Amino acid sequence: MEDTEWNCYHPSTVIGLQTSNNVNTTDTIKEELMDEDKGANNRREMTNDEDNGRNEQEDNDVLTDLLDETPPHLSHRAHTLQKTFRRSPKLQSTKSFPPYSQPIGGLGYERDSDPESESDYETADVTLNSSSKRIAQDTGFEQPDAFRLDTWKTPTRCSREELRARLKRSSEVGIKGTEDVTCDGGTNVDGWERRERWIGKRRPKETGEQGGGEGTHHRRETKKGVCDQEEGDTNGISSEVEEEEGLMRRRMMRAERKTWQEGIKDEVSQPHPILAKLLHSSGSSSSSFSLYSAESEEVYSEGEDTDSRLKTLRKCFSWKTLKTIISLGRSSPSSWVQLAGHQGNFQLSDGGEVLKLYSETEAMCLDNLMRDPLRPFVPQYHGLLTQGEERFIRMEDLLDGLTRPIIMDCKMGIRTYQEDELVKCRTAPTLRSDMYHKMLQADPGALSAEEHEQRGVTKLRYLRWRDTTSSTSALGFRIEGIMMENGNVQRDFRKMLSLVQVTEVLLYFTRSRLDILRAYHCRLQALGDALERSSFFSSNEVIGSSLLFVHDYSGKANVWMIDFGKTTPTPESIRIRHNVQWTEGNREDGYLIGLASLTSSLHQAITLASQQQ
Ligand SMILES: O=P(O)(O)O[C@H]1[C@H](O)[C@@H](OP(=O)(O)O)[C@H](OP(=O)(O)O)[C@@H](OP(=O)(O)O)[C@H]1O
Ligand SMILES: Nc1ncnc2c1ncn2[C@@H]1O[C@H](COP(=O)(O)OP(=O)(O)O)[C@@H](O)[C@H]1O
Repeated sequence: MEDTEWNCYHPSTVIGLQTSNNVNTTDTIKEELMDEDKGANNRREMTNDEDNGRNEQEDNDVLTDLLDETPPHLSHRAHTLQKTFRRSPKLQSTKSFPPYSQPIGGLGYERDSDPESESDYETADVTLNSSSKRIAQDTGFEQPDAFRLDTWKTPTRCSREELRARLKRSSEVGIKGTEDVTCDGGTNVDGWERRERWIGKRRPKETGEQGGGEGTHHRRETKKGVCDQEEGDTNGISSEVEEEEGLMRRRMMRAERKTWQEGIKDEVSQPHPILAKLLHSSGSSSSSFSLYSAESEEVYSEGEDTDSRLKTLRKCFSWKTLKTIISLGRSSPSSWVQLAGHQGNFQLSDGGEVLKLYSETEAMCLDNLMRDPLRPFVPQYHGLLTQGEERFIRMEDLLDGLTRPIIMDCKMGIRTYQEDELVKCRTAPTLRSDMYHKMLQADPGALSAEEHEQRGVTKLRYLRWRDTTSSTSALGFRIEGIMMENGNVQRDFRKMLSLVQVTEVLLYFTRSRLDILRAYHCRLQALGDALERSSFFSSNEVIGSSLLFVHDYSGKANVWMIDFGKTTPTPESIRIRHNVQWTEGNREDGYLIGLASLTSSLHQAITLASQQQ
């Protein structure tokens, strides 16, 4: 029927560099690329007089605002400034996790938006679809411009030739890759073929232009490490032209993402009104530009209240410091976003790979998955990287190729704790005050008198509480977070307990776009097929793993399996079915229960969206 007609997933189709007939070369994009061309070392310097003049003016404005105002809380402008001060997250081996209302991290949002930069965008060929309008009418909310599809702007792009020329120049000054690569032997598997990254219909403009020899899609640029050399061969991405195109595409996307960030920086962080109604939550749970962002913790000390943070800000930032920080912020090369998970676990390599703090369990899983039918559904694993004393898993950036990505993280399964946790709890229970405080903040009534007295709960108690008070136990998955195209992050989905509520969230997340919904639905069905064939799946207990839904305005969409930190092999004697209830010892995770719920919710969303159109 509708879904089967939607022929959206062609693993054999090769998608290439997407260029547009009406591409406009803008000064902004040129500047970005020129900046990149200056090389990593030069990035930290302002080399151009004109830039200096303009930046000084902007910096002056920011400083004046800061010094003149004495608000009881940080103003919107100060928020913007704070974003300007953001530095790339430092890697920490400790795992800390902010409460639901806080964002995790990302390496982007470096700059203030410039209202005039509007001229650097061309209006996207998307209009607010009628279903979104209908929802807005039904709920009685007027959609703010920031959430309207017809106000989306698409950044203009450099022509292919121009990028090629720039690339040539940049390669003359040298592009830093990951050089100190160590690679475990099992990483390289035969036939790492190019694969389809995006499902769903392309906008005709893009599809039309992919033709001919330009239809090759590349995942990443060539680097110098052993692993890269081998991967280059096995991937079949060996010709110079192909490498060059891959590099160009990556750089173009970075430039686009940066341009996008400029456009969204000044938007006020607030939840979408429809979602806010659904969640019964205030704007405070929307957090992309929150004072308490992961990045802000690097600037302010813990426990400082807003007032004193402002004072500290004034005291600490001399004019010189301010200028330096702004210039550092400007030159950060990437906009990778971490929606959920452990703060400080991720970095982005210069080559655009996602580096995740090493975990033997996860590395082993990814390695095995490269030889499994599930391989097209997980980020490509590129081996390990050792940097000083730290070790990372190198994997494909699943946001690569997306402009203004819209992301949803769904944690799969009917439980998020391993059976070991029960054993630990019985044999050596440890009280966690951080988890007690998270519970206290969310629902003080959920804590017993004893727990209040102890001011601590065991991890098992906390994780169980999370599972039973979210849709995890009932539906087999929960939404961990959503980031919309304006960078707005929503993480408080604890009240999304029923399929109907989840469907509402899906409609919001996709703005009721049928092409996106169908693409997701189709991908989930394909995933279901692959899971059936997967020996990895039948022999592993999959706990705490997520499905990462990613799409953008152009209609690119995909779903990926991520996070295998708590996925462990089961003994031969236990074969997990993944679709039955858990009892201690059977190791069942309920992954397929979650997949069925999600698929069904997407189906509902498609039906509703079709009716509304
Ligand atoms: O999401 P919230 O409610 O904050 O709780 C988190 C998640 O359950 C993490 O699981 P996951 O990794 O599946 O997201 C878990 O990490 P692990 O169980 O992986 O360690 C954290 O435990 P601690 O890392 O012990 O804090 C716990 O604090
Ligand atoms: N390969 C990837 N590409 C893009 N984003 C990723 C990738 N892996 C993880 N992320 C981002 O990081 C977040 C946390 O990832 P996850 O692996 O679940 O971390 P943790 O193990 O700390 O829970 C995800 O929600 C997603 O936003």
